[in-house]
Amino acid sequence: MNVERIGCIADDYTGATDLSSMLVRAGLRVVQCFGIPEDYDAIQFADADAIVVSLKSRSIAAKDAVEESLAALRFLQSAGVNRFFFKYCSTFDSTAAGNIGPVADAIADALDVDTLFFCPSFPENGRTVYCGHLFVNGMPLHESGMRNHPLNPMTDSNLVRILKTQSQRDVAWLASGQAPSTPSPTHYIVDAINDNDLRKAAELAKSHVFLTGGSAIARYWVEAMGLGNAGLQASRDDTKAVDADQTSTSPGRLSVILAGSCSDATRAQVAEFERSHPVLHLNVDGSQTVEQMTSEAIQWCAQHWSNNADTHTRQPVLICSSASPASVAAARQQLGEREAAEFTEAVFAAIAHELPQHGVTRIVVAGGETSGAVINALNITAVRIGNEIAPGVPWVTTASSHTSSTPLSLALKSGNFGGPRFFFDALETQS
Ligand SMILES: Nc1ncnc2c1ncn2[C@@H]1O[C@H](COP(=O)(O)OP(=O)(O)OP(=O)(O)O)[C@@H](O)[C@H]1O
Ligand SMILES: O=C(O)[C@@H](O)C(=O)CO
Repeated sequence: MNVERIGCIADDYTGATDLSSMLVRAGLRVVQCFGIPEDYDAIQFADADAIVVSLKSRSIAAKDAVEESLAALRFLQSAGVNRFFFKYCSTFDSTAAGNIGPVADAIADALDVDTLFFCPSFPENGRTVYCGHLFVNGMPLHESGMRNHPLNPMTDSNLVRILKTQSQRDVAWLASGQAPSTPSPTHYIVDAINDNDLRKAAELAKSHVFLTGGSAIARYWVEAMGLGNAGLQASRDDTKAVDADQTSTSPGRLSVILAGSCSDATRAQVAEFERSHPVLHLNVDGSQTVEQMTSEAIQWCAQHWSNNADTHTRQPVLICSSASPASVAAARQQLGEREAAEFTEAVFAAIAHELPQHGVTRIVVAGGETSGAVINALNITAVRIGNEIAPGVPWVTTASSHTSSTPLSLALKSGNFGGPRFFFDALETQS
């Protein structure tokens, strides 16, 4: 097959930047869009080897997730894509009704694909799959912090069992390096406990038109097709231009961190940052409206910056709603499950909307849903991928926005990614 372009559909925004950074690592030029691009001409797709469409479809109704994903597929087909990747979380985040199974079924049907691999494993970030069971840093998924997730708690580690409840197709387990043998159409949960297993899975899938998984397999799939560094660099002499395209420099810009993730990793990162920097904790307890909470947060930022007229040397601050499982449970009980999340996302959206007017040009966001709310509030429609801060978390810079022509840099961090000093690492990395 003549491979011209890889097209990816990601079910959340941080997952999409994670995927984009892995494709950049493989040597591809990547354009990442938020939502399905309406104005094709405004976004510089022409030189892209891969287009990543970021959806916010992980926790919505399965029917809507399928509809949006199929619309993204049609867009990618119209953009000349002939290999497709569906990116979901390396912890297989799902609601009771999906959405991994229904979306994968629908795309496989549309592309007339029988054999489909599911490969969430991301060993570099501690997520491995063995005998069809998912482990997070060696701990079964259902015993990890994911059991307390505010939107999609993961209470089963057996991915074959989970996918069977979501999909219309047969689901089987594939040991590392084993070729599929069951009659099609079948979905295979593919074991991978290290990067070598991922390479073997990618080799088996290199002729597949459609693959699903976390970001790590995507990189090896691209390489197995001969499109990675080895293939592309051999056939191009413009790789230096690719690198220059993908990064821009930006020391000393005013930065704000917004953390809506309640994951163990993010809470530890907030605690570490709070040892030396100002942190505002938002209380999701129904005592304030979105407008009141937003206005107080912006005033709090302004107070911290009021003594310093030079935006370049103003201190970065952090605003978070990150809370313990008990506090999150109390908020959900008090406001309603969806309502608590929607309220918190609305506050982060409103705060983010205000920040550029205060000279902020770098925003670090922790949490996929939170990132979705922030990107949408800023009307950002496409980004270019910059330097990687931690595995799966790059800086990205606006390539297209409905409202602003001033480039804004963002780091969209998946809840559980990054070490305890991630926020410092982000601030110290050129965006
Ligand atoms: N204190 C809180 N009480 C209730 N809900 C909260 C609270 N803080 C955040 N939330 C909500 O919890 C959800 C957290 O999801 P989000 O995707 O942002 O983080 P995450 O799941 O840890 O990250 P990722 O999806 O990247 O793994 C959001 O909808 C957010 O609004
Ligand atoms: O795969 C992952 O873990 C992340 O990219 C993600 O999707 C978290 O939301």
